[in-house]
Amino acid sequence: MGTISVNEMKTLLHVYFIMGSNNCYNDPKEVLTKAIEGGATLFQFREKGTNALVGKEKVLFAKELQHICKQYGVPFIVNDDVDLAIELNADGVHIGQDDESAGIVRRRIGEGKILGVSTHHLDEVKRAIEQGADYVGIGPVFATVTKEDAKAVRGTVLIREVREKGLSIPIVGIGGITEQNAKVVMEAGGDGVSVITAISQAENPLETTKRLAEVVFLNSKQ
Ligand SMILES: Cc1ncsc1CCOP(=O)(O)O
Ligand SMILES: C=C1C=NC(C)=NC1=N
Ligand SMILES: [Mg+2]
Repeated sequence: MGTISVNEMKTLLHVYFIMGSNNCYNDPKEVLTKAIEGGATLFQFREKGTNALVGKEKVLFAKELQHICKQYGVPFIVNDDVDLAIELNADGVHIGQDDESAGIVRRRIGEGKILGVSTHHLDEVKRAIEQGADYVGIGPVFATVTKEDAKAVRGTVLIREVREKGLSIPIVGIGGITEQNAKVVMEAGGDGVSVITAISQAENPLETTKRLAEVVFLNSKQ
């Protein structure tokens, strides 16, 4: 655990928008602004997959989105790229099982930054907690087309398992989440939902985020 409290982390996870340049048809800066105005509580810059930006273009794009987050006071998290997170003095990083170990990343970013880890099984959750994660992402909960190498869809089995073991680690569900199914994630014991397509490709990102936030708050356990 870093210095952020469990309760503060759980609040930030309520509506966790994740996006990269290849997730949007419209201007990503516009989409991010609307998502935040609609109630997004945390943002993750996730620039990967087909046609993802690299090098200087990626850094400049990240800085543009970080600037928007700063204007609204929404923490800015960088996916995978720990060097970029440190270069930008981002508010935290999110890493997967195939990235550097959480223990090493925690030492590199320091205690004051947010560290999130993707997990797919109980042992991965326990290891993430031991190595200093502030939250875990659990998914894919529902079918997703966004992550090209997504693991098997597991529904809310692991979320329930973690809570049945009495582990209070902040949990965000991910994978195919929409306003129609977000309730399921919260009822299983999730603290929030992370979403790419449902917001980044929404007709009206502000209204969609607002509706998603309503579902999350109505079903929040705290
Ligand atoms: C990054 C990631 N990890 C598991 S599923 C997924 C993609 C989620 O995207 P979407 O919300 O569009 O299904
Ligand atoms: C794979 C992921 C799982 N969970 C979260 C929150 N972000 C990710 N990029
Ligand atoms: Mg990764």
